[in-house]
Amino acid sequence: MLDHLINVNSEIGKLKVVMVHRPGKEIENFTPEMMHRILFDETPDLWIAQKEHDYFAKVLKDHGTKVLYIEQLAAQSLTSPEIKNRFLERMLNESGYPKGTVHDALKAYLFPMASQKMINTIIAGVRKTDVDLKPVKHSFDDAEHVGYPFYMDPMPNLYFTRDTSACIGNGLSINRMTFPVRRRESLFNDLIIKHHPLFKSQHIPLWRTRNHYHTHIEGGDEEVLNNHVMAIGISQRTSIGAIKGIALRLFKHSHFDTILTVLIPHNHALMHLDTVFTMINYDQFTVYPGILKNNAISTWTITPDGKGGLHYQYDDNLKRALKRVLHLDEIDLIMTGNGDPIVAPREQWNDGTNTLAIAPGVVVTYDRNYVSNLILEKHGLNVITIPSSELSRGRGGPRCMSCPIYREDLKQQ
Ligand SMILES: NC(=O)NCCC[C@H](N)C(=O)O
Repeated sequence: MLDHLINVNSEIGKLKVVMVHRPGKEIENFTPEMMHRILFDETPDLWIAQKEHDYFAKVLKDHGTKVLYIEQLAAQSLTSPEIKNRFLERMLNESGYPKGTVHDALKAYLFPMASQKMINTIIAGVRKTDVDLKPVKHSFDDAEHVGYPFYMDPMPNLYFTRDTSACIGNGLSINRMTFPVRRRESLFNDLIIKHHPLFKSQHIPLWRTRNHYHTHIEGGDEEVLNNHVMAIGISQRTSIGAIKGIALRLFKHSHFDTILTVLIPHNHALMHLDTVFTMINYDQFTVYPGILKNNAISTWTITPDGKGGLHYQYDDNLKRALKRVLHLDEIDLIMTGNGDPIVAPREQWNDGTNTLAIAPGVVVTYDRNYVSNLILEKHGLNVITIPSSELSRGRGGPRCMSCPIYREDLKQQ
């Protein structure tokens, strides 16, 4: 049915195929002490989170979107014992066990499992008590980790499928994540793109791979505004070096010729551009007012300099910069929480700015952000709400929980 498997030339074109992850045991397989490191602020109720996520998936399906699950795609990609072996070796290596007795015990535990069980077990995390390995008393090698319950940490952030990769045009950026706790997640994206029967024969251009050790970018900062313009956040998770790298590749090998970069505060609550700014219609955006100081924010528009390098244009007015790059006379910036100094930060904290457009002017949002939702409706948006008491505890909203793979191209670009 589709000319390309991957086709994302906007943030708002009708969403036809999306990749998500249904939260599993990993979101309850941690202690409060681990929370800060694993980028959670609370311990969610798994059963309710799953019900909420199923509702989210149903909303998408009811609106004509094919919903793919990353955990299933990953298992389906293990099409031979060699591929399974290679994948497991990489996973063990990046979990801290390139070789040795723990490596061997984990391999003996995981490899014989059926593919789906192995993937689910890796995502959920492997506790020391799961594995048949007697600890060596007073072992020097283990001294550092005595008392720590896991051999392999859980991956509770995997349901934010937005971040580990980003589909841009007909290609993909596979991301090296900033914090160690999320780094192994993109091994699944790498596996799927190389070995899943649907993807492997497609010659999908990779705008960026995960083999970058000094620069990083995450999908929450990568927004495709139209078929030649992107917005990228300069954030806690996305560095200048990564933006330059992806800009050079896109300008050389794709139809993208403009990147509007936006400098946002580097902190946990505003970790990605899409926690403070999303596109929801041809000329409408959500914005968290806390990022604007006297209405100003630093932006640089990057374009090719005509000599194989990059040209930067600074502007401290977001609206003006958007109008210029999108060739629009007017832009409607809709303030989270209607700009109220108490409501806006509260609703932003629960991802009131993080909307997922499933068609121009049609957005999925969390129901708890009722002030922001009402203001979106007043601005003419069709707002579809989903329950969010537990999903929101991981600090991500509907955009974060979705990796669009195919959007219908817009008639007007
Ligand atoms: N795009 C997004 O903003 N994703 C949300 C990621 C939340 C997750 N707990 C993290 O800190 O990475």
